[in-house]
Amino acid sequence: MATLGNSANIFWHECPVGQAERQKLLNQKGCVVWITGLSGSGKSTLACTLGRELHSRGHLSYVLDGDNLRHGLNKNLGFAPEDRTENIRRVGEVAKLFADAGLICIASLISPYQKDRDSCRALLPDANFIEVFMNMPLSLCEGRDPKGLYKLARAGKIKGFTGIDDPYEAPLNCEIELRQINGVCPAPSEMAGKVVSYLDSKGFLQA
Ligand SMILES: Nc1ncnc2c1ncn2[C@@H]1O[C@H](COP(=O)(O)OS(=O)(=O)O)[C@@H](OP(=O)(O)O)[C@H]1O
Ligand SMILES: Nc1ncnc2c1ncn2[C@@H]1O[C@H](COP(=O)(O)OP(=O)(O)O)[C@@H](O)[C@H]1O
Repeated sequence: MATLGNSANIFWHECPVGQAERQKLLNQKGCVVWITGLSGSGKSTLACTLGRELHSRGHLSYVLDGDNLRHGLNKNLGFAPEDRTENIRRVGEVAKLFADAGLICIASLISPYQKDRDSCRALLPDANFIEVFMNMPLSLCEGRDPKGLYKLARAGKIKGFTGIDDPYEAPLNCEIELRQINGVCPAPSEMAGKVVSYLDSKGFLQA
C-alpha cells in the first residue's frame, strides 16, 4: 500500500515489455530534447525542423509544443507563475512517458523558470534530458513578433508577458546553446543539424 501525492492505496504495475525492448524495435534510445527560449526565438520552428530531419533519417520523434498543448491537455492553464509551473510539470511528465516509449520527444515551450526545467530534468536519467537554449536577443524576438503579442504586451494589453513584464531565466546547465553568429540567426536546418549531431554523438540514434 502506498500514498503518493493526493492518492492513497495505489500500486505500480510493471509491464512485460520494457523500454529496452521498445528501443531495440525502433533502433534508437528514448530521450527528451527540451527547447526553451523567449516567444519568437524559434522554438517551434526548430522543433518541427528537427522532427522532419529525424524522420527522414528513419527515427521516431514527437513534438510537444507549448502553444499546441494549451489547446488540449493544458487548456485550463493561464500564464500566472503557478500555471506555468503546472504547464511545465505536465509536459515534463508526458515527455518522460514518450522517452520511456522509446521516442525522441521534442518539447518546445518557453519554460521560463529554471526550477521547473530542473524538475523535468530530474524525472529522467540526467543524460537523457537534452536542454536546448534558444539564446536569441529580445530585440530579435520582438522584431519578429509573428503573432503581434509583443506589441500587445508593450501596449499593456497583455500582462505578465515573458521578457516584457515576466521573467525569463536563462539556463545555467544546458547541453546545447543556439545563438546568432555575427548578428545573424543560423537557418533552422543548421540548428537542427547541431541537435542531430549531438544526439548521434551521445548514441541516441542507435539502440
Ligand atoms: N503572457 C504570456 N507570456 C508568454 N507567452 C504567452 C503569453 N500569453 C500568451 N502567450 C503565448 O503562449 C505561448 C507560450 O506558451 P508556453 O506553454 O510555451 O509558455 S510557458 O512555458 O508556460 O511559459 C507563446 O508561444 P510561443 O511564441 O510559441 O513561445 C505565446 O504565443
Ligand atoms: N532560424 C530562423 N531564422 C529566421 N527566422 C526564423 C528562424 N526560426 C524561426 N524564425 C521565424 O521566427 C518567427 C518565430 O518562430 P517560432 O518558431 O514560432 O518561435 P517560438 O516558437 O519560439 O515562438 C517565425 O516567423 C519563424 O518563421
